[in-house]
Amino acid sequence: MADDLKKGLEGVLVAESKLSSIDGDAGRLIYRGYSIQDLAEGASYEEVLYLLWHGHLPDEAELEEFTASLTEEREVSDDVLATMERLADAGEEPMAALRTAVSMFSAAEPERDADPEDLEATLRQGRRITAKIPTALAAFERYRLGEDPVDPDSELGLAANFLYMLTGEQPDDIAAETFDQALILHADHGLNASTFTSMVIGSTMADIYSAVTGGVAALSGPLHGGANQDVMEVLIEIDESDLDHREWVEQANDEGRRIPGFGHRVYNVKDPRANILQQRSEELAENGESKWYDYTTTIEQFLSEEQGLTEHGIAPNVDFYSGSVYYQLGIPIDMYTPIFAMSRAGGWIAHVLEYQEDNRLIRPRARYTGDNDLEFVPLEDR
Ligand SMILES: CC(=O)SCCNC(=O)CCNC(=O)[C@H](O)C(C)(C)COP(=O)(O)OP(=O)(O)OC[C@H]1O[C@@H](n2cnc3c(N)ncnc32)[C@H](O)[C@@H]1OP(=O)(O)O
Ligand SMILES: O=C([O-])CC(=O)C(=O)O
Repeated sequence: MADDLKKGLEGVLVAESKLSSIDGDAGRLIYRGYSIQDLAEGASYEEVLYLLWHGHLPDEAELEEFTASLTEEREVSDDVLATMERLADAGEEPMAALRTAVSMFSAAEPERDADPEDLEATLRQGRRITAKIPTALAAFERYRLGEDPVDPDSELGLAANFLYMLTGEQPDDIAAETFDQALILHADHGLNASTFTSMVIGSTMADIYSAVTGGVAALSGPLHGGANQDVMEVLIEIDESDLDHREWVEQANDEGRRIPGFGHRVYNVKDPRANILQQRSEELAENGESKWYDYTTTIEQFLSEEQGLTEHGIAPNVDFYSGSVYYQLGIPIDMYTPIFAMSRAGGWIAHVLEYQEDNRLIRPRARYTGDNDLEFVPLEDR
């Protein structure tokens, strides 16, 4: 057995997958053969979910049936709502509330006793989780505001319905389309840390609720999904500082501070999703406040051209422009990472199912660097 140490599993192939492919040098991302640009422009999040879960783009009848099956699973139990209210009152973080909610959903799962090897049942469970996440998240936000949750609107698609449940108002077309596009862009990305976490859990043949709960936990960290919130917090810090935004970044860079939203384990160039989100941010800026778009583009230009970060393969990732897009849509900053989870749940479920089709327990090794042959001393003699 090879004893090469691959810290962080960097570059290690551990599975075959037909779900998504990333060309980190060309800045290209595809889901099941379709470019992310084409999907973002032409599809809805529901179509992308169908593509990931069923292997092909749905025709009209398939999409109608699939959308209806998601829509009818949106409601969450009174127990979940009561827990969201308690957590909101206790000042819990939305990402932690979501982690709790997903874990709780299983209590109301009608197929709770399904055989773990019945992958059709697992997919139906995954569909229920995906349909319920927006409802639990929006309810948490409403409770935080001291308001009652808003019931899901079955006339609205997943993206528009989430914005509606969050604010109690029907979103305009631009907001609904932008949000739908953001969900598409975040749905899958190879074996990123949260997807791999879900796969490790799934490889033990644990249920999909456990796998998605683990995915939420892994996504929350600032090196992964948590960076989208950090980006917006940095933009606000810049706005409130006495320094001009270029000076602020220069100082942060000199201090060796990492700029959230920059750098990626797989991309050596700008993330293609960042280009699409940048465009959306520009469009939103044209109709509203432009300073956030100005800050992000100037920071990107400065870090790329003057500080040469791009030459070292450190370019904007998906989180760099999503933060300002969500901010421009009026979404609270600490909901950005849960929103990422709301979308990525589709990818986690797809990868767990794909892996379980030909399952092998994931169990790597560590090189032992501890002591050997120590003499045991009984407690009373230590
Ligand atoms: C959805 C997502 O998960 S996308 C990623 C979201 N995370 C962030 O945006 C957080 C900021 N970025 C980072 O911390 C990193 O780029 C990561 C964690 C995403 C990728 O990390 P790794 O592949 O492990 O790269 P690593 O941390 O080894 O960085 C390589 C070099 O680039 C530098 N670097 C990486 N990211 C940044 C950054 N954001 N700002 C400044 N320098 C950076 C590192 O200091 C390191 O330099 P060195 O070789 O001189 O020490
Ligand atoms: O792929 C990764 O390492 C991080 C990730 O989830 C993404 O960029 O969407």
